[in-house]
Amino acid sequence: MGSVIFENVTKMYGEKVGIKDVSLEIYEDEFLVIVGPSGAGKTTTLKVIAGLLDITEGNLYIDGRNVNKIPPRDRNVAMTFESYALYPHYTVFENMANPLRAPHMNFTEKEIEEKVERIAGMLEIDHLLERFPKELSGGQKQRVSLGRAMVREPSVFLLDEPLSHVDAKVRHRMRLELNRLQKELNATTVYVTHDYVEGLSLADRIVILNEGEIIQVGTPHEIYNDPLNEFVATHVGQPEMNIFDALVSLENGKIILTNQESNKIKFVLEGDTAELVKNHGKNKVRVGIRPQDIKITSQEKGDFNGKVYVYEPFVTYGILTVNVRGIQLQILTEHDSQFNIGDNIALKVNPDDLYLFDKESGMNLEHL
Ligand SMILES: Nc1ncnc2c1ncn2[C@@H]1O[C@H](COP(=O)(O)OP(=O)(O)OP(=O)(O)O)[C@@H](O)[C@H]1O
Repeated sequence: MGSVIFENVTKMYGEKVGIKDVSLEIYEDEFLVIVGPSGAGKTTTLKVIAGLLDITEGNLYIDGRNVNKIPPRDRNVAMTFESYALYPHYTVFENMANPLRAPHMNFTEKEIEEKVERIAGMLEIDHLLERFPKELSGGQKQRVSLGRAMVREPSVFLLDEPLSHVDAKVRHRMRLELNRLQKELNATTVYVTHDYVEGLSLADRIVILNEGEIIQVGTPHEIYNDPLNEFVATHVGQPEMNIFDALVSLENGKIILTNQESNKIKFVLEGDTAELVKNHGKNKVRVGIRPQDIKITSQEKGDFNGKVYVYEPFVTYGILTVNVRGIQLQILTEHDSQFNIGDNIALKVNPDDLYLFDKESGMNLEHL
């Protein structure tokens, strides 16, 4: 249970677009993650499914039934909010038990107790059941809010930034739990986050949303390896993909890309990549390189040189920023690397690892 279909759904707030002409099928039992910048329409999408907002145009189906006019309580959908929405005068136990006490639920007191305790145990809030919301930290409140949605065992589970107030350690743990729980409860889950890493680790599929419109839908693998355009490419990946302008030319019958500002960065293209640029037929493209695809090498083997601008060592990896004349590139390094500001280093990139975008539209050349 729990398929959701958006058919050309638009939600306007007066003149302002919430979401625009969204068509999307969310499959039964799927873990779908919606990623996008602030104001993209993520919360609006969830509220539309929950029935908390009427849609302006289009149709919405849950389990094959048109729910345009069905009130929230009859949709078997549960939603948690970033702002928790807990009852301040109820204990944690009562907050979690509350949805199970709705008249149509018919649970005995013992069943309610068992359900609340089981979920509270999973979320590690079982020691807080007698406390009131004001006696909880932000992260604890968030877990209570999550628990309250879980106890109902809805067929669609809507989570709006559910881990935003939880510290890094608990966050990882809860991510694992959520993943396992979702499989256990067999509930379709729609999960909203700013944090694409969270998205990649949880999602069966990811939806990239911007300005109310769906930009791309795909598995984490598809979104990462085959981004539709520059927007998706730069929003998925940590550190962000390096992107710069390049000129296309022919040299001894080979297609060459050179960076505009400095002709230092130069790639000789072969095979499919060369074919792609040739068919595109323009003399300028945007070149994208993932930070892990730039290799530091010896002077003899390097394609071009860069000057160390700054090096950020993290415990398990490092991020090196280098200047290559006019442009700055970020490079992912081993955790035990050492660099000094101003060092001159040789860099190498396999041209097959390049992402190529149309300069005007930002579209990935593979999708033109
Ligand atoms: N009640 C409202 N009245 C008017 N405009 C609204 C209302 N709620 C949302 N909007 C607008 O609709 C658009 C989408 O908002 P939404 O809250 O869905 O975005 P979001 O992706 O969830 O953002 P965030 O990550 O900041 O929560 C934004 O431009 C927002 O300003």
